[in-house]
Amino acid sequence: MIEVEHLSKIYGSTPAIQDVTFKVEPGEILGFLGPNGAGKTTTMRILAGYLPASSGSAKIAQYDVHEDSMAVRRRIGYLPETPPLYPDMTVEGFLHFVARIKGVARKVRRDRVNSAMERCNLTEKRKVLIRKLSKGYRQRVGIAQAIVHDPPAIILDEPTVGLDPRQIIDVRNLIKSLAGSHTIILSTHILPEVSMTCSRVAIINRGKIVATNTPENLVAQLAGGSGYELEIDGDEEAAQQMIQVLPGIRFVESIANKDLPPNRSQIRVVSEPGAEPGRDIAAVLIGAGVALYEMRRTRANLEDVFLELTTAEKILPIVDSDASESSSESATEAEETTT
Ligand SMILES: Nc1ncnc2c1ncn2[C@@H]1O[C@H](COP(=O)(O)OP(=O)(O)OP(=O)(O)O)[C@@H](O)[C@H]1O
Repeated sequence: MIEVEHLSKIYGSTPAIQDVTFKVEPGEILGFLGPNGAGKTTTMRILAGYLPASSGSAKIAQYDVHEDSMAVRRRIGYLPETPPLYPDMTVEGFLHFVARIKGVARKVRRDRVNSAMERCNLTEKRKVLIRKLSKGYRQRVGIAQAIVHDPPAIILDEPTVGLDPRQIIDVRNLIKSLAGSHTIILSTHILPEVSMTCSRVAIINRGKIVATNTPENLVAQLAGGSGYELEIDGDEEAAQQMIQVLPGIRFVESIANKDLPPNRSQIRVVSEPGAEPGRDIAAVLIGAGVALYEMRRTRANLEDVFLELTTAEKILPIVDSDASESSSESATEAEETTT
């Protein structure tokens, strides 16, 4: 439904995104996750047809966002970071206006507006002026304007920024309810947003896609923090050496903890993905007469993966078949549209 290939954008001499490649399958919610300045808004604006790419291509429902921009605009709903609302219109009046400019036929317009208001829980606010709405309700109006023409694809740029915790839950539930019947790409810098809302995640860092997969697979593939934490009484260096040579061990390190009693030490053991060296670790230590006071399993989570990928300089080889593998030098300068 959404296909992005080798997309790059250079502002003057600053590359904002480089060789970005990913796909979003029909009915899926893809989380486009990255720290501030990673290139999320730039990518969303190119997909929505508001900004030309310097090179590469993006297609929505097989229409090229640059060459067939009118066909694309009929097929997407776009919620920018700041929704374009008219404060002096009522909710209903505004949605009618948007439906008209998006080409919804007159005879179905009322139904489409009613349905968008229902989906976004706005029916009771239909006669309220937009300027009198809370931020959470305004965000719902922003989403309603993105879906009023029933587009197959929806692009949401940081849809929960600035909302209170209750409003965040409501907006996330609304987004989840749109999946299946719509294909959604949601940009965010908030990790829980991805775990709670999205079926797949593309992580972008410094303009490059560094991983694409389901949140679970990303954790399983990278699993940077999976392993064990041990507390022992005995020769720590010897213990580390014994553990290091066991099969399935990635690395062993000391954990600094000044609150431990004398002679005690803590050790972190990070295992290879899929390895289960726990039994061997316990056996080798106890066999050598080391007192094992504690042995705790640790598991990586999406936060570990995100931190590892967005603080590492290199792209880790964990992208799935949808994602980019290398960067391109092919970007050329292009000016921003004024739409
Ligand atoms: N109009 C512009 N002119 C020059 N540089 C820009 C422009 N817009 C964005 N950039 C730069 O491009 C890079 C990517 O910006 P972008 O807004 O796409 O990131 P983002 O991931 O959406 O960040 P945030 O989460 O902070 O909104 C940043 O380095 C930014 O400073």
